Amino acid sequence: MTTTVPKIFAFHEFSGVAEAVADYVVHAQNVALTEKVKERKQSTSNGANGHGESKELGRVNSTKSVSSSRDSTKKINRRKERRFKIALSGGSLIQVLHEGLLKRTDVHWNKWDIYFADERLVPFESSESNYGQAKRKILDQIDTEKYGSPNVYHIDENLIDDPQECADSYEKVLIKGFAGRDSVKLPMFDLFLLGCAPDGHIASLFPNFQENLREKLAWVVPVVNAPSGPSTRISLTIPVICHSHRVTFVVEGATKAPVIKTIMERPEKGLPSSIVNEGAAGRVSWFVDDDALTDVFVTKKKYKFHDPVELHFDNE
Ligand SMILES: O=C(O)[C@H](O)[C@@H](O)[C@H](O)[C@H](O)COP(=O)(O)O
Repeated sequence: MTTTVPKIFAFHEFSGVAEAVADYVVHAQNVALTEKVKERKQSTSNGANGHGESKELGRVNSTKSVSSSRDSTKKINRRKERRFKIALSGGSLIQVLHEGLLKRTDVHWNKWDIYFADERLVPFESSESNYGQAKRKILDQIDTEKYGSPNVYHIDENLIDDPQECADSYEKVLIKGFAGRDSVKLPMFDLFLLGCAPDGHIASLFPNFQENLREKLAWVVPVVNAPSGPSTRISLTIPVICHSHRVTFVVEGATKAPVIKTIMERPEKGLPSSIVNEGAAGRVSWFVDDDALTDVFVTKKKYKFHDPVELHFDNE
């Protein structure tokens, strides 16, 4: 068992969760998009390690210091465009993002590569489709004239009758997006957003689906006979999730309190959510409302909103 305790941000109200999650997502975006600038600054100043929470960010990219850092930003951007790579789960998370993100003016949507943590194998027009829901509730509502459009990587809808084919095809999409399997053993998302169901499943990794939970090589697995919702699905695997720079759980409502208690107090039960909570230790945060923490004995933290940051890019 790990001794690293995850950060658990607790909120009285659901709306508090949505706003804080949006702020955290934007912060992760800003860190990802300025990483090269940071590295350069750090290499000249003999600074600290690369990714993660960074005080450097505010210093390098605050409105005040933009002009001084712009030259180095330009050189770096010409070399390789940075993208913010995020994985989204389905379920209530989509509504949380809808409420929190769409009203923000500092989301650089045109720099986002959006993937899905899992997908239910139903037509996109179905209310059960994770991509379909994300499209209707978020993607279609972005003011693209102002902010541009993200790249969105979803499953091939033509393959929903063949879970294995669909998983293989989505894995190829990931391989392409993350520079090829030979050069990267695992894709590395800047941010992996997860919900958690009352049974402890995350993405479409269900308790007792041992083969999927033990998968070490595949990035994407087929799921058949899922115990809830659409029975055929595909899911990104535990090693992929745990390899992310940040793994964030967003959970709300009293129906989730028992599972949160199990995850936090009985990790040995080996729920998929516990495996990730342990496996990504040090990079995990939870955004949870008070209802979902009823009778759960954990140290709660107050979420501190980040100062606004203004990013400038060559091509804007
Ligand atoms: O496609 C899926 O089934 C989701 O990705 C799934 O893992 C979801 O995140 C949880 O079931 C929690 O969903 P709720 O937040 O709606 O309870």
